[in-house]
Amino acid sequence: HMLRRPFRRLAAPNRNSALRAPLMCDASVQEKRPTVTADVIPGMKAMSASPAVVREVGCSSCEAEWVARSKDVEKAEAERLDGLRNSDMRAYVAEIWDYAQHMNDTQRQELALTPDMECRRFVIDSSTPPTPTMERVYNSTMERVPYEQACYICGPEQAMLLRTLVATARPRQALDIGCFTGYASSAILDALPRNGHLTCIEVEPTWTGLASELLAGRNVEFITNDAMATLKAFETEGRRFDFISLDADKPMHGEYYNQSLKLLRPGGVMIMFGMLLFPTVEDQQAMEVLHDILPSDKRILTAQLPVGCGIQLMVSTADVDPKSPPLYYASQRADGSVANLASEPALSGEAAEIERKRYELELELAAIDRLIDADGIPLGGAAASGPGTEALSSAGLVALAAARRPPPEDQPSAM
Ligand SMILES: C[S@@+](CC[C@H](N)C(=O)[O-])C[C@H]1O[C@@H](n2cnc3c(N)ncnc32)[C@H](O)[C@@H]1O
Repeated sequence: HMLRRPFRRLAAPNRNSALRAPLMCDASVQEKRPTVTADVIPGMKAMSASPAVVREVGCSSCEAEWVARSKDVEKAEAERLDGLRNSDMRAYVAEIWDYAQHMNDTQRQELALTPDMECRRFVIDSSTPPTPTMERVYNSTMERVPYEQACYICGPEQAMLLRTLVATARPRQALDIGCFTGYASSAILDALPRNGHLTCIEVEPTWTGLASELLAGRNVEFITNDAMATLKAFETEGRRFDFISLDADKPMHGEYYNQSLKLLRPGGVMIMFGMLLFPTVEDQQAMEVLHDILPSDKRILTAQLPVGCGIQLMVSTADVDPKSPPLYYASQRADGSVANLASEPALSGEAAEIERKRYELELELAAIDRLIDADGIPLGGAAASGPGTEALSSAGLVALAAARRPPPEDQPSAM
């Protein structure tokens, strides 16, 4: 039934590395990118082409409206192919032959992933059921956002996976880039440790408006701004995250990935959505560059999970690969002012070594924090302040170590 899906055909992309877009943010490269938009289903515009709309509570379901419409499209295509087979078998075979010849890697993957509803239901039913919050965010999006945009929500099976990964990583500070109406965010929140905090970035105020309505009262902050500008500001402010979920405008994912890696603690987890299914040609080209680059990027360990639109699971190797040591930057200048890390040169020599140690200490503090949280001891985290938290600062740890050292008179006297 794949043939009934009238999505745009693409020539197989040239995998010559000279054609790869560089990963660093470069405005001139951005301009040269093609701005083709594929009609995945005729009449369905790319998300950015439709105005963001949230309907009133209780309006007739946008999802039901769309399902009826897409069924009409499927039916028309099935009838066209049946008609062609009956009237001109040669043309019918030629069309199928031509289709198979022009399938590229992505379409082959899509063929492999074409949703088998029974299997998908089984996968969802084999996962811990969604909480009422997750259900509310998903259903409200489907009911109140026109389906052309609502369908950009991540699949329930992806949300279950995300929630389980968060429960494994136990992050103190989590970041959701491109949060849309907050469905993936609700999955992260449901697995976050009690003292954990989630920051969400989304460029479209209509979506952050709905997300903050649906997740009111939870430990989450919504930032309505462009992702790149926000990630750069975080770097300058010295903000760090233990878990990052990336699901925004795919042509920028390479740049977001690079920038997010600077914010990820050593050993931190990053996941990227949209690795295998692409609504536009632009998205496909950008993600295929990442297919080539991520497996050999020494800054991460990674594996791809063919769940939903495809998830890349990455763990920062910043503290485990001596052959490609991470670069360290001063977060403060000698005069005490806050350094602009984006334009600062990397540290070298003793200064880099001190910064590396500080970074490692931060990692250990985050681990201690998670352990304390898992044991249910009501102490704040490395990111928190107030009574009881001083032992979790690096100065506090030094003080603790000093306090535990036996007093001088108990030490054996030097001979
Ligand atoms: C595929 S949707 C994310 C779906 C979301 N993860 C969920 O589970 O519901 C991508 C989102 O990225 C947002 N986006 C696009 N360009 C952006 C940018 N430059 N900065 C921040 N967000 C952006 C879009 O508005 C959209 O809401």
